[in-house]
Amino acid sequence: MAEERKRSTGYHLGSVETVISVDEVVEQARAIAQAVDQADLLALAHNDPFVLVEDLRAGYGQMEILHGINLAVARGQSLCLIGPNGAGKSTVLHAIFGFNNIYSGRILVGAGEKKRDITRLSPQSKLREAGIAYILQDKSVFPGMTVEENLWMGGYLKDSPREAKEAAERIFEKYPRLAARRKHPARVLSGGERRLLEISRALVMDPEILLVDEPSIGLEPRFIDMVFDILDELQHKDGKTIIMVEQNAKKGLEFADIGYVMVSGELAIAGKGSELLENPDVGRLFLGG
Ligand SMILES: Nc1ncnc2c1ncn2[C@@H]1O[C@H](COP(=O)(O)OP(=O)(O)OP(=O)(O)O)[C@@H](O)[C@H]1O
Repeated sequence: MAEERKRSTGYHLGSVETVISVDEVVEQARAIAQAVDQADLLALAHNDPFVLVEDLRAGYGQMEILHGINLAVARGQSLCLIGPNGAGKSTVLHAIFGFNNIYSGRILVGAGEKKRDITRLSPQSKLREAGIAYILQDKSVFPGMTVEENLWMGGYLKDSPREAKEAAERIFEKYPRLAARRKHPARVLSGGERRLLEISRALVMDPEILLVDEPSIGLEPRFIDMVFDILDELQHKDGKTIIMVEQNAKKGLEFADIGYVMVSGELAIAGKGSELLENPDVGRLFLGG
């Protein structure tokens, strides 16, 4: 009986099955939003945003999925979106990168006078001109191509193949683990190595902003830690700004400076990742206890 209810109304929240209904999630998330102190909502992000999304309404075709999203992240910060399946988390990344329809609102990127409205740019221009890269969910490598060929593909927007190859060499210096596999077809890589290749392929264009969709999906636990270590280094050593969607809510909030909880196409709660992790209501609803 309980099983049946779980299937009919339940959500898969991160790695946790719950038996609460959609309406309950929305109602409780709103209540938490009022309780969480948002005054310091990311003072840094809001005082000096590097990526600023303002009142964004977006979706697929005529179907509006995001109903007025606001978010901000400072240069070199990380932000993680969590929430139930279907909340619209990946749609936020798609909208920032230009994969879907934006009906209203703005996306601004850059600091100070270099701030620029990129709302209507194509994904290619976002990658080339605005320094934004989108790292796909699982299974995006070309399995029949070698590791180095996959990296060269990441440089398809470079001015010449030579530049793409030079950039690939810099990646091999950074990640000797990939270099050791350069002539191997990507299909023989382990799950963790494949994820590293997916991230590296995005790095070939040397983006400043990484949109990372579900970095832990489909990975064994030991590889999940490895991938978060790689992202940690990209943020804290290389200064990348990271906006991430993560189904493993605990892992995502542990990693990110800023956490946003999304429900039904709206942002329900925002706060520092560490604060959200400690909030008992967020824990009960989204972290399984
Ligand atoms: N390409 C698409 N075309 C039409 N509808 C889509 C498309 N991609 C997603 N949707 C719809 O948009 C809504 C939000 O999906 P989205 O993938 O953004 O949610 P999510 O919060 O990332 O969920 P999940 O954790 O399951 O990935 C869903 O109802 C989904 O069916």
